[in-house]
Amino acid sequence: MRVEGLGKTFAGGFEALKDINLEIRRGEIFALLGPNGAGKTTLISVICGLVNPSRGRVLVDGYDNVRQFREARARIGLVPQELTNDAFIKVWDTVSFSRGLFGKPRDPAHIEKVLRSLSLWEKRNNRMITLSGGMKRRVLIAKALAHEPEILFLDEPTAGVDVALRRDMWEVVRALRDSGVTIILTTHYIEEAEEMADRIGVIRSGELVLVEGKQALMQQLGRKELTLHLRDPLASVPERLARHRLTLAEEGHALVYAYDATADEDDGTGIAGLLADLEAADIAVKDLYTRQSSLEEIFVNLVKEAT
Ligand SMILES: Nc1ncnc2c1ncn2[C@@H]1O[C@H](COP(=O)(O)OP(=O)(O)OP(=O)(O)O)[C@@H](O)[C@H]1O
Repeated sequence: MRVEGLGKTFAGGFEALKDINLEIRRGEIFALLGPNGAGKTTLISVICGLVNPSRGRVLVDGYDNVRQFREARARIGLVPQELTNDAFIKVWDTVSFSRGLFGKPRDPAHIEKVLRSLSLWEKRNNRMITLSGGMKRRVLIAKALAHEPEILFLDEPTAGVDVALRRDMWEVVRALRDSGVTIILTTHYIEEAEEMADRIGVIRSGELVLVEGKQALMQQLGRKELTLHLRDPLASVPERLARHRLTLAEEGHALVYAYDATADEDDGTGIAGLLADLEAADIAVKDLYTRQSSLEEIFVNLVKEAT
């Protein structure tokens, strides 16, 4: 799917999307992150054909989503942010009806497969009102999958969902990806993006400020830090250790070493070199631990930088 030069100015002049360019690869999980009001839902709505773009275009599998909207929409499933279900309709009927909306012929075998994959089969004859919140959310996913889309949008799929159910949802989404569906999700939970996504896009005030592979992002921006707790406190960093980027912490009781886990250590400034130099300097280490920046820290820094 390609988004080219997409812009949206709402009536009243508010510019919610500014020149968005994005390519989503077949079969990936792409997470769109951004603070409240950044434009995530607007972007999804434009791609899905619910909001008209002011500028630019969207190609879904090569089909323009305005000029060839039937072809484009048939390839897309959308799980909206809000629970939108008719309380008295049965699960089976609501999911089957969705398929009909896309002009697809009845296919009970497909509906059964979808309901089973979401653990809703036992509930197929239940009215929506009798389901728990988590089950209702899964019905929304089933509805979005009823017409066999190739691309599934999940707008904050786990908002307000408890931890156990969130993990279940992640399993469901991964299984969908493994079955060949391309997934685009928006989330406020960095943990969710860190856990699920192959690539991450960060949107802020209508601009896509970054698109990057998750691993690459964490490697580029994720610094590692090694903290060494010393047996005897130091007054300053000894001369022999000057070539390592060390800072003294905890009133001389700890040395903190910031490093890039992926960097070349051939010049002896890596961890192995540091430990050898510590021994040579006769500095006894009581304990040590490492920590790596999480995606959350990276994200917070990014949003700050862009301010
Ligand atoms: N129909 C509309 N008319 C005018 N402004 C709108 C309309 N819909 C959305 N906006 C504005 O566009 C901006 C982006 O909204 P959007 O819902 O896309 O944000 P979001 O990133 O999805 O936020 P959240 O994380 O809170 O769901 C907001 O400032 C919002 O007020």
